[in-house]
Amino acid sequence: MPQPQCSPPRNRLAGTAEPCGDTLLALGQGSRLAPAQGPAGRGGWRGPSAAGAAPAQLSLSVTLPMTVPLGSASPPAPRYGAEPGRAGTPGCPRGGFEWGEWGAPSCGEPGGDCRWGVSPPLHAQCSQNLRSPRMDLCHVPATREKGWYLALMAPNVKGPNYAWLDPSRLYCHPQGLQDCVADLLQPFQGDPIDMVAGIDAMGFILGAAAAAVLQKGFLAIRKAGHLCVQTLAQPYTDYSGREKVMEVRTDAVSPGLRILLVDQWVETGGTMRAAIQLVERLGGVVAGVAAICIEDSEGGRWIRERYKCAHCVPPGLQPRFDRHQFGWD
Ligand SMILES: O=P(O)(O)OC[C@H]1O[C@H](OP(=O)(O)OP(=O)(O)O)[C@H](O)[C@@H]1O
Ligand SMILES: Nc1ncnc2[nH]cnc12
Repeated sequence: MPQPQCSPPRNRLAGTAEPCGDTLLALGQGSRLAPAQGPAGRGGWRGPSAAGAAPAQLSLSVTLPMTVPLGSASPPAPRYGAEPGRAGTPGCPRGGFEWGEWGAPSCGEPGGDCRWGVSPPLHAQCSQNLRSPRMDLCHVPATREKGWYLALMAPNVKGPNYAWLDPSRLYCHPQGLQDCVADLLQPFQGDPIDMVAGIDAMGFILGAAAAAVLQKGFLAIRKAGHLCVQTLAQPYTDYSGREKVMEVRTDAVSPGLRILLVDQWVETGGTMRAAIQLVERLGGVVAGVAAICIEDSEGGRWIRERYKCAHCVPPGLQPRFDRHQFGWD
């Protein structure tokens, strides 16, 4: 039987500095771009300025993969539980990580000849690659160090009413998604976890995937107004500066139940903190907090200091994410 082909192998804009806009398909009444001035609390956006000023109308959008890679890469053995640690990339002069595809920090340590701690020629290559922070959705690097798939994420091209980055493109990559979930679970190997909870909306993807790996149930922590059953509500403020409310059903968490909380990203920490409060108000125990990135914000530190945490960001790259830099300078 013929294998599905993975072609064309590259995003047509790969190698350019041009933001190509991941959300290419919009269904509904059209999506006008957001006002250039976001509400208080924003300010992380570093993309091109948004055109248009009308509020967005209701619409659906998808991240449009450039190719359909299913079956195109032979999947290596799952890493969860299989690797005691991560070796540095062979040949890396400092024995650390080399992320050639993206130009992320080569050795994962500060200092050196450039801010990435790599040699000038490598730095030039890094800078070039950072301008096109996309890997195609078929490519699987030979060495899959922690966070290699972060290069698949896509920067905001729509303006300050959106998060500064959209990690969800990495979920389109079969190996990227699998390795991301494995990295999120790695610190919790051997820990007692009774249930995984994911935060609305993108936290559902990673949370449900993690629950499937752990063979545990999945609890949806939802933005208010959707659950038609008895709920507990928790107000919070997130990176947008807006006041919001999170809800959880009251019939799933029994006292002492150990819950791993999963979300896509922690920026100010407001969202995750609300989820923590919900779990604890129900008598549950937060067994851990997992997100692709936990930014070094006041709220992020609050979480890190109190709960066991997992994330996918190598140390050398964390400061860049804290500054909301993703291939723009
Ligand atoms: O740390 P904070 O400042 O609270 O921000 C983090 C939250 O913001 C994002 O979700 P968002 O509400 O944008 O929506 P989505 O998950 O539906 O994309 C992200 O996935 C977290 O849930
Ligand atoms: N999806 C996301 N990516 C990056 N930063 C965020 N802050 C809040 N949500 C985010």
